[in-house]
Amino acid sequence: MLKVGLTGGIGSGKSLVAKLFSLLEVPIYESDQRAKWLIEHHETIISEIKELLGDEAYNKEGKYNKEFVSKAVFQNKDLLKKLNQIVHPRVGQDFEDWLIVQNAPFVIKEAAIMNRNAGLDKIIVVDSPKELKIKRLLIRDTHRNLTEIENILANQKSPEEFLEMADFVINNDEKSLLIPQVLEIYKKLIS
Ligand SMILES: CC(C)(COP(=O)(O)OP(=O)(O)OC[C@H]1O[C@@H](n2cnc3c(N)ncnc32)[C@H](O)[C@@H]1O)[C@@H](O)C(=O)NCCC(=O)NCCS
Ligand SMILES: Nc1ncnc2c1ncn2[C@@H]1O[C@H](COP(=O)(O)OP(=O)(O)OP(=O)(O)O)[C@@H](O)[C@H]1O
Repeated sequence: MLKVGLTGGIGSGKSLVAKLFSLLEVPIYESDQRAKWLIEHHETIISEIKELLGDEAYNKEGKYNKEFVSKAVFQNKDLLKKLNQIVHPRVGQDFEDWLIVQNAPFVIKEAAIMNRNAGLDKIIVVDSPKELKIKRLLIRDTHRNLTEIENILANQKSPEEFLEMADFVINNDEKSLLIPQVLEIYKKLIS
């Protein structure tokens, strides 16, 4: 079974593209969602995050305080790196466990953080102009202001770095249609 990565910066349209692949019955592993689930349920992760960021990282009911953590780590590369070191190995293991029960010609791992050497067979990059990403995020993420969005973008790979690792690029500039691009990649991956 081929393991295919789907990546791109915040607001590039990864989740939308993942939905299109899921309509073709491709199993999708959503790293962000799984990471958040693990962050709220994995005892070791919980204690390591509290040690790194303080008890404020969770509220009294044990829910992850995303706003607090987001503000802390997207302004501090060192903290972000340490948070990644706590979360990513466990997400990697969770992905391997998930893979065991999948049955399809290929699966997709959707994630904003991806490397060429992460054990994936192919990588799809969703590419969008910066102004469009920002416009979409100001509409979707009403809890974030422009500075917060720019901080997140600054802590992710640059568009050039994303494109460098691509086997396939999906252009989501709202001029090129997405469905034909997804179908073309799908046909190549199943053949
Ligand atoms: C930082 C957190 C609290 C922000 O949560 P929030 O709900 O406000 O935003 P959201 O999850 O939608 O993330 C915003 C954008 O940043 C991206 N992002 C998330 N974590 C990271 C990271 N470690 N490095 C770079 N980009 C990231 C997301 O993919 C998205 O594009 C949360 O994303 C988190 O705990 N991240 C650490 C876990 C992680 O690395 N997840 C990514 C996949 S493994
Ligand atoms: N081609 C498009 N036309 C119209 N709206 C779009 C298009 N692409 C994405 N959007 C919208 O832009 C927003 C961001 O897209 P999406 O959530 O898929 O991005 P993402 O890359 O998964 O972001 P994140 O990294 O934050 O999870 C969503 O509200 C989505 O519906």
